[in-house]
Amino acid sequence: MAQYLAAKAEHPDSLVFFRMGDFYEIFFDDAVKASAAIGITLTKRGQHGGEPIPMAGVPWHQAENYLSKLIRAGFKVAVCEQLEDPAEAKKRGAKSIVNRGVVRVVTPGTLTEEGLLDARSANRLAACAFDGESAAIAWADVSTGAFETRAIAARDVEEELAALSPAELLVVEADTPRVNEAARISGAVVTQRPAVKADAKAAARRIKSAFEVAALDAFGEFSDAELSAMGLLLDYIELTQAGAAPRLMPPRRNAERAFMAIDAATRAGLEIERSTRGAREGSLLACIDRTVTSAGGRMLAERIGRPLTDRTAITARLDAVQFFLDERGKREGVREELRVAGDLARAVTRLALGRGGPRDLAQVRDGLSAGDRAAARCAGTNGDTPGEIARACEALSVAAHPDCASLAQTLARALAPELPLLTRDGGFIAPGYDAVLDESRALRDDSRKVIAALQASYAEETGIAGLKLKHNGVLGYHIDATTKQAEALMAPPLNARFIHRQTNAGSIRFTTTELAELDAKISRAGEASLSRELALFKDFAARAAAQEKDIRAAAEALASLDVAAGLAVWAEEAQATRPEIDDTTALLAEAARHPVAEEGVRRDGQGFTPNDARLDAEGKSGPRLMVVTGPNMAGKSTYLRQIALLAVLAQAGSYVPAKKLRLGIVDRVFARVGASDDLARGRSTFMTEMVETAAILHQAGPRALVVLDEIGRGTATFDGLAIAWAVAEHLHEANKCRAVFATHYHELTRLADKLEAGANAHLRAKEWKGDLVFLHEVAPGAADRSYGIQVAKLAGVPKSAVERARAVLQRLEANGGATRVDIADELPLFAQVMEENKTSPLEAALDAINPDALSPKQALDALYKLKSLKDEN
Ligand SMILES: Nc1ncnc2c1ncn2[C@@H]1O[C@H](COP(=O)(O)OP(=O)(O)OP(=O)(O)O)[C@@H](O)[C@H]1O
Repeated sequence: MAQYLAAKAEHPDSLVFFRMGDFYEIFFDDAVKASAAIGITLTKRGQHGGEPIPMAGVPWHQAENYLSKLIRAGFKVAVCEQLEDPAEAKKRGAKSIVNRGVVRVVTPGTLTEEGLLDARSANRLAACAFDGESAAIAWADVSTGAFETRAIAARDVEEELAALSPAELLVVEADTPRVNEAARISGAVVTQRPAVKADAKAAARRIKSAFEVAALDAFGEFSDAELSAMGLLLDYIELTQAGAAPRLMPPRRNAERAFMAIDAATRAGLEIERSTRGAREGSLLACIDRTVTSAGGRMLAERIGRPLTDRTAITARLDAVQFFLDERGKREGVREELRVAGDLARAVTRLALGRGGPRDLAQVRDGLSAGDRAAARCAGTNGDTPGEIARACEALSVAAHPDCASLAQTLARALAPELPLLTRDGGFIAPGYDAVLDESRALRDDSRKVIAALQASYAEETGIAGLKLKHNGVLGYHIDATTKQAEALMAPPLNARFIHRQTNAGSIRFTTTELAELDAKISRAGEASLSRELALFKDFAARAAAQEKDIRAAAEALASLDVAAGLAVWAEEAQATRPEIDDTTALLAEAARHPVAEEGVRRDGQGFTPNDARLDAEGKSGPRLMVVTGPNMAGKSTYLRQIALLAVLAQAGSYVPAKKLRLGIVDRVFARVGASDDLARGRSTFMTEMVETAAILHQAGPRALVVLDEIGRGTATFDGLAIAWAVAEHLHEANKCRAVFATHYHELTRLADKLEAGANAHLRAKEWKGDLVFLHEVAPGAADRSYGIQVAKLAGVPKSAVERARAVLQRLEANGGATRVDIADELPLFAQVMEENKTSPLEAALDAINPDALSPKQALDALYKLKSLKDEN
């Protein structure tokens, strides 16, 4: 208990998993919490301070499963291991206790195990530090070694965290209120750290020692906030990994303006990485993802989530996609190799941390060799190979990395075809690789043959034909006799040779001197081969760790080939085209589509109508502000989202679903599409909308792209119209950015006509036989009317209410909407409308008849019924 309490005192915020033999035991409050959270049985054991100690336990070999549940339930777990063999402890005295210590704290942001991670998402640990109005965010993915930092303005922290969606966020106690909201939105667990851990000077020393450099200049010039954030991060990783910290890649420093800014509401509204329902399915990412490796999936998510703003970098990505579109054979070849490549980056991390298993070695072998073959498949192009492909091939070609090559070759010879999950099970080294191992295995196997022969000879000797030799963990090899057979063995003369060991219900076990000796020999040989295998494993893991840098570079190269090839596959399927990126402020799209909505519409067996869009902040090649009107359900929201998604896709380095797109770089995209109550924050829909509108009007510069759907709808009509009017004017006159504004206020169409760079567009619909037909087609000019009532009718609003609405509308229109109070008096009573519109039984019966579906007999019956109803009237 003293040992346990010491471990708990060191890690008061974590549940302590206390290793005792084959179990991890959890005590006191921890046990109560864990049992409530994941349903493990709560028991009691011994006493502490006169009270029974609550306890729960999990078998160690199933620990990963329980860990994953606890982490998901928001806990951190400190794993306290036995640090020596119990036999070692005994040497210090019969009563001495095995040494134990916390070897690791498992937290949401520091996971490395395959079973705890989502293969297709990054698992980021972020740290945030503030320095007045400036801030910095550093993040690492411990599972892959990625490490980045970025200096930003304090007010952009929420946006940056939304882009990163870290699993865990570190912050000093005093700054917690500044990030709580952002953490809630991005779903990160906040971990408070003491302020000393964020000291910039100490942080600089820590970074230098972690990367073994004398000065930080090589990595860039860091602000104090950046140093603090990186310091918090490195310190925490060291703490949680109990000294066995993984080697991260040197910090990659991202310039403030490297990425297109996309705030959390825009991400949600555009459904970039997750659909409104919160799942990956139904998002833009899921729609275009054709990657075949987990690392490729992670890189694509990263690119789509953080589109670039640098034209050269975007062009480089597009060149790579184009390469795989032009070179279809190479693309399919590369993808074939990638399919067997495994997850190199995560495997090498586990190996370097001493948490790897035989299958991680296999992933290194497969990744390196698949990479080499993939690089070979790219070779021999007629034209120039794009830079991104060439660099990837260089990182993958084993000829350029002899140490990796020899590691891969060695592993190819050394590993057995079928691999166990854990090293301790042995049997992962192939026969013929190591002479020493082969020898002890032969000894073990030969002895097993002798045992098989013994069974036959004992059967003959005793005259008991069915006598069996068996093996178990406690007795080793033994003779397993039935009660009847045992009688013979225990009677003279056989009892002189057969020694009784154990009696169970239905079976009695014996041994002989000869058998015991053989058993000991086999078990010695087994131990010898296992320890030889473990030594070989350690050696391989060390070799992999020594090549960590090259292996990580290869992993990244594999992922980038996968992303480029995957995007090419999608571009072909979706008939996407290469966007032209330039330095103008235009967005000129021809026949563009919304990739996700199109999929949905197609599934329903319909066609998706492509639409053009022309915008230009300078008002030269298109309007700066476009006001879009049209009936509900006509496709306004889809059109707005589609325009924003074109920019996201293009700047992420992907082709776009359009016949043509010319895009001047967008530095920020704002989308307010689809209502979102923010009840958790205690704000009403309208308040949320206004807060967000305020942010847009403050932040949108000339390179921004703003799409707003029905701003101002959540309040009184005239207030709403007034706000919408003012916002539209502000965007046009003050922000001067590309903007699309969908509205039901027809008054705004007049504003658009008046503004110097404003224009109207509408979604076409037409009435056909009294019903409304949506054409989903965008045409210039304002919609002639709103058709709200027709849509209500389509939606099945009762006929009486629809008729009433028509009447109210007529009066309103006649009065110019000004004397709304009076019309309440002028209109006939609703009861009267109900009466007028009541359907007679005869009409109802008529409505129910579908002539095409009637047999002659049914038709005749129907006629009689109608006649009788008429007579009743
Ligand atoms: N270009 C298109 N081609 C085919 N179907 C489309 C197109 N655009 C939208 N749709 C379909 O029309 C439906 C309505 O679209 P959307 O939600 O964009 O309408 P809306 O005008 O914004 O409606 P509201 O004003 O009620 O919000 C959706 O189900 C969508 O799939």
